[in-house]
Amino acid sequence: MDLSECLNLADFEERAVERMSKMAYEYVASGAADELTIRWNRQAFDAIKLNPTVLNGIGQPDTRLSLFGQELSHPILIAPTAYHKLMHPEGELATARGAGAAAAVYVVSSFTTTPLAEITREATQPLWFQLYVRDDRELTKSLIQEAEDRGFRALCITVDTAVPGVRNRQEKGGFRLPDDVITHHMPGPLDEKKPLTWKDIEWINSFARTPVLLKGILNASDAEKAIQSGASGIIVSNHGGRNLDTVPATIDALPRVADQVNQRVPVLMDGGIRRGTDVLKAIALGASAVLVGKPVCFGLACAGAEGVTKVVEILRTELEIAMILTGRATISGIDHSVIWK
Ligand SMILES: Cc1cc2nc3c(=O)[nH]c(=O)nc-3n(C[C@H](O)[C@H](O)[C@H](O)COP(=O)(O)O)c2cc1C
Ligand SMILES: CC(C)CC(=O)C(=O)O
Repeated sequence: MDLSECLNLADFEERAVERMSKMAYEYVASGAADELTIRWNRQAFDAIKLNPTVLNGIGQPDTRLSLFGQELSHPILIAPTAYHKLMHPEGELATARGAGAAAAVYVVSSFTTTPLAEITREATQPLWFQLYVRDDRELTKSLIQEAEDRGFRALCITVDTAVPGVRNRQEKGGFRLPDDVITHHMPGPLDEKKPLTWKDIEWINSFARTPVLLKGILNASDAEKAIQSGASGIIVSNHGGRNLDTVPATIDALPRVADQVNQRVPVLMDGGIRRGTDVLKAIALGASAVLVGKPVCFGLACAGAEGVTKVVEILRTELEIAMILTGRATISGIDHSVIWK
């Protein structure tokens, strides 16, 4: 399709609806239960106003940052999302190519429909791995080791999905994986009998060779436990509003977590990032970097690798414009004072 029609992230979703099966679209777009949290993720960003600075002499802002010793060109990461072959026939290979062209870290889901070995061959930018801990802890351990051996540079353990949420809309959409869409590294859907606990996090930390981030923390007390259990980083996330409905927007939860963490480890966030100004707001409120989920899925559905690249590039360009207009030459210069109080 003609990508010049897509000027912002909403344009991708509008076009993706027409190109995806109803089942796949509903899977990606839907949230849990009454979808209040998914709505709040957006409304909370919209309610935050920015404080501009004029005549600040900033021409080209510098979006680079260093995270876990990795040098990144910008703070926009691709969130882990499952089943990319539902969205595009080239699946995760297209995502990896698209991420490479946009200089973005791609966090590959445990529910990838392409084997890790093939994704690493395609990638030109750092890959991180998202982990679902399964009842079979030995399988979990060997999956972590495989990802590390293949050069994945960080491990994001998803901790907010002890059970998947009440996904009425996904179910009504008739969600079902086609027979030729295979999750090579996951033995069937999540249906765990042996719940993940803080002890498991300590266990994983005892042998992990890459930084371990916990994805899905929303409050200060869990953030503190994450640090005490040895986590190298925290991702403030409500799973894009897909798990527990009526938990707060992530941009509302972020400042509390950031306060508690007090710079001991990097805090990242996801949920509702649709504009460069959202990236700026998240950084101002304590995030080192952000992840983007649904818009990347829609970019992939619209135009494979090129769609993924363009989604990230639009956000990056919008972030640069927001940095110029708020007078921030660097990412570390984005602080609370960009928010209108
Ligand atoms: C289609 C889809 C699949 C997802 N699959 C996973 C997954 O496999 N593992 C995971 O940790 N999070 C998963 N998530 C959650 C995302 O990583 C992320 O937290 C969320 O999408 C961010 O919100 P946003 O979509 O508003 O950007 C998924 C989200 C979507 C939309
Ligand atoms: C296999 C699913 C649990 C993947 C996921 O995290 C999601 O759909 O939100």
